Amino acid sequence: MGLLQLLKSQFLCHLIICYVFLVSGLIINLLQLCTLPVWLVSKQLARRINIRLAYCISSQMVAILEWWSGTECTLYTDPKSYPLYGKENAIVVLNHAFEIDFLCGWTFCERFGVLGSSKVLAKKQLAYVPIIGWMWYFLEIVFCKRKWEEDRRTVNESLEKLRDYPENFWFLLYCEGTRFTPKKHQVSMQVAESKGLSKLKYHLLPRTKGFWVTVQSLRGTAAAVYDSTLNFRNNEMPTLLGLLNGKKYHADLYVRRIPLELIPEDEKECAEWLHKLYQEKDSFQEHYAKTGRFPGPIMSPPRRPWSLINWLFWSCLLLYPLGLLLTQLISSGSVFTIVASVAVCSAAADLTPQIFTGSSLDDWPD
Ligand SMILES: CC/C=C\C/C=C\C/C=C\C/C=C\C/C=C\C/C=C\CCC(=O)SCCNC(=O)CCNC(=O)[C@H](O)C(C)(C)COP(=O)(O)OP(=O)(O)OC[C@H]1O[C@@H](n2cnc3c(N)ncnc32)[C@H](O)[C@@H]1OP(=O)(O)O
Ligand SMILES: CCCCCCCC/C=C\CCCCCCCC(=O)OC[C@@H](O)COP(=O)(O)O
Repeated sequence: MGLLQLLKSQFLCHLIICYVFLVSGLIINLLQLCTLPVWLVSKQLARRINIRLAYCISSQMVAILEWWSGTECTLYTDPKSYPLYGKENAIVVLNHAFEIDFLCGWTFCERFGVLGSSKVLAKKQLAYVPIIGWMWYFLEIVFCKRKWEEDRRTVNESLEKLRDYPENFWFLLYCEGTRFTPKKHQVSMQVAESKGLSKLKYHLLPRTKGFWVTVQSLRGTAAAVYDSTLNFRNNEMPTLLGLLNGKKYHADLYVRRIPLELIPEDEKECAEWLHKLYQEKDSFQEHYAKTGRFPGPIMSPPRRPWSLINWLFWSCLLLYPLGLLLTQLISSGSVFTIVASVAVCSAAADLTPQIFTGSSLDDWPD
């Protein structure tokens, strides 16, 4: 193990990274709160400010993936569609099997210049997660309770509000509704069987209602659906903790641009269309399992310096006062203060793995 790799695996480094993320995140949440009066004067200006503030938070996580871990992201796509990415609103349909799939999504958003404005249909519980959840409130993220009777109206209303959004955005939809596990897959395939639907090997049965309401609500606003299929080289199952330890992964993303006009308006036909799409996605994963690559040419966008610059800016800003505090702490000579500080750090040490495994996020009660 090289010296740099050894440094990246040190707990002290992780603590410093978390400190910068948490403190900058809370400062940005506070700044977002201060934009509330601006909404009353100019909604579009408030939205543009919030897009930039959100970028300051999400790009820190992207920087961990791109610059700290050096993870590579390869895009397989049609060269004719490539120039449109980032230049239009789109609905992104992505498989949900990896702990860091959202972060790979964010990384592509960053490379195509839509990170600050990107959106997702997220479970309601995530709205209460400090920093990310609070940031999402100001980004007009769409939340669902996974109770169709309620979601039907609220999801539609939230999406309608995005019609006059001032910047291009990608709206991410995990149609599987939950992250893939062998157990969930088994149950899902029983449902498929009972409904007379073809079985899937690499995906859960897609939930069709959210997709239908999204497509209908964003007609005239979004130009296309980006059917996106993600996998990692060497059968790796990457984790946030792995990234933090500086482990380098290699993500492959296959994207097909499907104009929105090609998607049926009728609910039943739209559901059938989505089931067929997932059959195709399954065949792409089969191709990947056999050949180690997706079909089609590679058109990888390079990483940009902005996520690193933003991260260095917040680190410099926040590590200076921390350094001053530590100097004062040590020079105070108070045993009680030093012991209390060590106790706080130990508590943080216990919590960090839980945050990074993401298990605490998935296990929130419904
Ligand atoms: C160029 C580069 C391109 C791309 C780059 C990639 C991406 C970048 C883009 C953007 C990034 C932006 C942000 C990312 C950041 C973070 C994201 C993080 C987290 C979010 C993750 C989540 O929160 S996922 C969970 C929430 N989302 C969803 O659930 C969406 C899918 N769900 C739906 O659509 C649902 O329909 C619903 C939520 C709208 C309503 O749910 P409900 O359960 O009430 O209704 P359903 O119709 O779905 O369910 C009832 C029917 O389902 C049948 N059933 C029962 N059991 C199962 C089962 N196990 N599997 C399948 N189906 C089942 C049941 O029989 C009912 O059937 P009926 O026939 O009676 O309808
Ligand atoms: C600069 C780096 C510092 C990093 C510190 C960041 C710690 C991480 C904090 C917040 C990340 C929040 C990202 C939210 C995305 C979580 C994905 C998720 O939770 O998907 C839920 C989905 O599966 C469905 O779940 P279940 O069906 O309920 O199971």
